[in-house]
Amino acid sequence: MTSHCWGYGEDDGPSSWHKGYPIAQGNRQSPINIVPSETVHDSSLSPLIVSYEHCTSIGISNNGCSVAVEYADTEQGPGIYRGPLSDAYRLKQFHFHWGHKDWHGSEHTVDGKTYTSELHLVHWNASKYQTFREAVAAPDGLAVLGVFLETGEEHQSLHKITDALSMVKFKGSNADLKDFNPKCLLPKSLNYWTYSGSLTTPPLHESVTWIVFEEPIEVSKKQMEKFRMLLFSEEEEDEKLMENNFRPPQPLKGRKVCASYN
Ligand SMILES: CCCCCCc1ccc(S(N)(=O)=O)cc1
Ligand SMILES: [Zn+2]
Repeated sequence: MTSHCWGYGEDDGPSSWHKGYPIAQGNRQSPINIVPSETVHDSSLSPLIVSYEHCTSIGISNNGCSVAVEYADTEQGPGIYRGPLSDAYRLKQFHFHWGHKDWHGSEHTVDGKTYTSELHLVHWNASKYQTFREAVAAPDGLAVLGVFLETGEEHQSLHKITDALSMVKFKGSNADLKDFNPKCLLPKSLNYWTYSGSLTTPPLHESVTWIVFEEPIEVSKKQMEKFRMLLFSEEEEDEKLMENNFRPPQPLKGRKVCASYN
């Protein structure tokens, strides 16, 4: 997610991305507004299996559009399978999108409701492709888990991430973050909605099987405030607060959204 000439501001934001990335107006763009009453319950959808035991997190970095925790691409790497997936997908990184106030910041919405933030756990199809870069442009290349964050009680495990944010304040900065198992960031219930979509930032490749959990996790206002002290800008540049780094919902274009539960 290196930001070349796109961003979230007035003139380089989501409404202008189509100029550099025409696929922005494609037929399977993300995020979308999820309307539960219009989802199809697909009884063939098995529960998603999440196995993050062997988690070698490499570090945490500010890439100028979000803050991401990267994972090593090792063979026995952590991953997900079953659910809507026909192959095993390996965890590459996770990152967040958030607003400048608690009432908005998520990318997907549910019946028009926005959440304070949205966590994306990005996986690539290691059964079919050799590398993440090869998978990122393939129609079945990626699977991203979406977790809504809403403000409430402090999250007991998120502090390992928020405590590290002060070390990655500037674009291009990174810090160590060892053995972080992101399973602790998933909600209790793994009920999910799933649909075919895209990356929500340029290059907007239509390569993502989205799996969005219905149940949000709770984080405190103080924990959210730590995300809002991050910067889009580099150390020597004028300070630009990293906030509102979310793309609004895109046209469904006739796609079906399946629910894993009744
Ligand atoms: C050619 C390299 C492309 C790297 C694309 C990295 C990326 C991963 C996930 C998401 S998101 N927000 O849909 O989860 C956006 C971008
Ligand atoms: Zn994302």
